[in-house]
Amino acid sequence: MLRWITAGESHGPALVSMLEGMVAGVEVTSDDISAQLARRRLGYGRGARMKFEADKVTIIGGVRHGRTLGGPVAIEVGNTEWPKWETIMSADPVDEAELAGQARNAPLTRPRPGHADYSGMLKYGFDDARPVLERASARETAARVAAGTVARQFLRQLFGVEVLSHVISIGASDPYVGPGPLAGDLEAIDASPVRAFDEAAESSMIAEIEEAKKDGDTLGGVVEVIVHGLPVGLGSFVSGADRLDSRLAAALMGIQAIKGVEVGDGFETARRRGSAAHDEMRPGPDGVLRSTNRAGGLEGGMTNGEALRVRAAMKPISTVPRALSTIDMATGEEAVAIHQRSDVCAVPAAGVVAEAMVALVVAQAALDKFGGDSIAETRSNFQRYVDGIAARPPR
Ligand SMILES: Cc1cc2nc3c(=O)[nH]c(=O)nc-3n(C[C@H](O)[C@H](O)[C@H](O)COP(=O)(O)O)c2cc1C
Ligand SMILES: C=C(O[C@@H]1CC(C(=O)O)=C[C@@H](OP(=O)(O)O)[C@H]1O)C(=O)O
Repeated sequence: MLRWITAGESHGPALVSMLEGMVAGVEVTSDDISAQLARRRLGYGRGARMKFEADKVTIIGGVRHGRTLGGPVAIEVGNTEWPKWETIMSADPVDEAELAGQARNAPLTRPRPGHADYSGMLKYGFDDARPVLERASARETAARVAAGTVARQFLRQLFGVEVLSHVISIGASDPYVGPGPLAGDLEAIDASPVRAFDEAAESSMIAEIEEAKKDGDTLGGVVEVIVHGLPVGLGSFVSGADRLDSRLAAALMGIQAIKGVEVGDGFETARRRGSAAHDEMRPGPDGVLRSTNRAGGLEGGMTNGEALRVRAAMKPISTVPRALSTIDMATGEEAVAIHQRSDVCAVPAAGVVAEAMVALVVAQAALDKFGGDSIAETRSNFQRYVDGIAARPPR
């Protein structure tokens, strides 16, 4: 089974991701990974760190001459901030006197409501939020995007599909309504400072960010991930853990700050009658035709041949410049929460991270279904399945 794991801290020397179970022969290069990482850094409303830090990619194992070898793929994403943190984040013991001289190392004892600080300090027995926030930080999503690039290359080369996303809304902006983007629209979406598909939605989002920034506040929002062209039958109804919708929900909820996931029309579907909630079918020249896709391409935990469409809701950034009330964990007194620097809004970046998670989960489901040790073998298994389906009605 395709599995992934990441390691590393926000201000450590590097993040590392490991992807195990990927077939041999998938074309992927450091430049492909860097290009995806660059997309994750885009977005109006991100903090200062995005401007001066670069993502330095090194493929450590599992790839040779631009193709996967079938073994675990290990990717390092260097933190170029590291020189400033070398002592504070040193893995090996450091001289206490040297540490005491570092202003940055002052213990963080005022947990930010909404971040991992408070529960993490109690759970892991720290007097300082530093060791918690270092790993809780969404810097880690760079490693996910790196692993996700291999999955997305695999899906491109197996099915010819593109995993794309766009931002539906930021804060209380007017949400995008209309037909979802196609694969060819991804470049235009990336060119939008908020990764919006529509100019009206874009200006409403930018206005929201401007207002929040002025007020010393932060924002969340909603992103949508779409994959056109997937075959019928990825995932399964046979058990909860095999359902593709449950795997997608878990993967998306696993992204920092994601608090809700919708499949297709999601919560809106719950308000409709059955006659207006489902996607009726009729025979067409190339198989089944449907005029709606309210289900988001998933029925019974399986892809149904329509576009896969999932949404994720991100809560506002919890490092709020305008002071939030908290408790000083060193004294038990009332205090204001830690704030040094932060993103005002990271929803556009969260969309790119959501694409990576969807790519990983869909690649996992594709490998569960079609197996193989090389992409050529997976492709021929897939082709046999497609031929079998094509022989069935409606024809
Ligand atoms: C791409 C991205 C960037 C983020 N940037 C920040 C940030 O600059 N400051 C912050 O406090 N939280 C940021 N977050 C959110 C925190 O990582 C998140 O709120 C924290 O882990 C607690 O969220 P949880 O309750 O979902 O775990 C970001 C999240 C994402 C996905
Ligand atoms: C570094 C990234 O995101 C970081 C995510 C993050 C958080 O708390 O999640 C807090 C900020 O880090 P810092 O507190 O060091 O400024 C963001 O910049 C990144 O996405 O590459």
